[in-house]
Amino acid sequence: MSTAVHFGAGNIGRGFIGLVLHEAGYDVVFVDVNAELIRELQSVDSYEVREVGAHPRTHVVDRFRAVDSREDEAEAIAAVAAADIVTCAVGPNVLKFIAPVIREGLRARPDDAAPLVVMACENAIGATDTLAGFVLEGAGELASRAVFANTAVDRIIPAVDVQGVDVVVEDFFEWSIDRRPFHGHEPVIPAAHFVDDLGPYIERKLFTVNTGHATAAYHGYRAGEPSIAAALANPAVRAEVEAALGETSALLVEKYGFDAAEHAAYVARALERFENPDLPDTPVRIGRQPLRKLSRHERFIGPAAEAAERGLATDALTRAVGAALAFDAPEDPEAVELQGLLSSLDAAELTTKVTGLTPEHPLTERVEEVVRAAQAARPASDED
Ligand SMILES: NC(=O)C1=CN([C@@H]2O[C@H](COP(=O)(O)OP(=O)(O)OC[C@H]3O[C@@H](n4cnc5c(N)ncnc54)[C@H](O)[C@@H]3O)[C@@H](O)[C@H]2O)C=CC1
Ligand SMILES: O=P(O)(O)OC[C@H]1O[C@](O)(CO)[C@@H](O)[C@@H]1O
Repeated sequence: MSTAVHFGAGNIGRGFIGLVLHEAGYDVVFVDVNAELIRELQSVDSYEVREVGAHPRTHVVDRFRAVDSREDEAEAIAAVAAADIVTCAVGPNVLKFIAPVIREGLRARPDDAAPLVVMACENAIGATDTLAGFVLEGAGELASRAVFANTAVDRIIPAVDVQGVDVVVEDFFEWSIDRRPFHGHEPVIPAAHFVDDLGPYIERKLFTVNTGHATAAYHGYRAGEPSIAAALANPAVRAEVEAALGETSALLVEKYGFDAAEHAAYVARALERFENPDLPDTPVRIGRQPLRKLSRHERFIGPAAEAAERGLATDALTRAVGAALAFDAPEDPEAVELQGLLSSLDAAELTTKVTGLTPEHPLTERVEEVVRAAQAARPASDED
């Protein structure tokens, strides 16, 4: 029996990647550091993935086990050593923490074992390359024991409170995997699609689905909307989302030669997905970790910088950056840190530190303007 080890038994782990690998015939080993979640997974023989939307469907995942890598790192390492595939959905900022377990798992593999397939499933460009860097740090000799392939993952899974470990997911998913590293020997995962060039897929997803979702979240949060659906029903917020996606569409169509009508349909589908009435989602979840989302190669500055370099419009994207700067959700550590930076740095310092834009970049002046506006709009407080 083939085995897949998946790091991150959260929404994507259980509701998307773990399910797809299970249905591809793999026994799945979930590895997580959330002891309560692992205990819950260990206490059941199966869990349900409930697709909601126009085509509701329920899947049962029943061939898995769960390992707490904080409690029992040796078992996690042994699982990697015996696995055919390793995947992860832990968050881009967490890759460096799972790398040592994968490294020691590689080291423990029999010398004649087939190379381990390693695929990160994160909302980030080149996430598997980033993971490979951490795994092979000081262990370059292990490189021949693994095949690292970048992927793009797309399924909206809010943290809906369902009982136990069942997951509610949208009735759409897309898992695109770069086939090139496999040299014709890609793993058999029927529901995934292997592509020769992942670039267009990951940028189309990140700069359409993630940019649109996050624009709705930040403008919606600032407008006081309680859900993403309510935000998109707010005409002013919707206009901002459509304008931002108009700018990323112009970039993607020019950069990759996408058919404009086809891409417009992809954008329209994304907006429908955001509005899914069966999938209550919130600005706070979609806007989580604003410092990550405002960073240089992420869903706002990434496309806006390239659009500015091409002389394309960026006003809506920079207005979305302004809305993101007002995201002060107290339960989000990065939102709290961002508010601290807004009060302690001047516009030029904050722009450089948060967005990674150089002072001479064609986008920088416009971003500094929205930073100054955000700083002026902040409520005066004692410590300021
Ligand atoms: N939720 C969604 O709709 C989508 C999420 N993604 C991406 O998937 C990734 C995960 O997102 P979610 O599943 O929503 O998050 P989540 O918070 O539901 O799951 C992340 C899991 O990783 C675990 N984790 C944290 N540190 C760990 C470590 N050192 N070792 C093992 N596990 C660890 C957490 O305990 C948690 O269970 C993120 O990169 C996200 O951007 C991508 C597409 C859609
Ligand atoms: O998971 P991130 O990168 O924090 O982004 C938030 C959301 O963006 C999406 O991937 C798509 O909009 C969501 O499904 C995801 O939860």
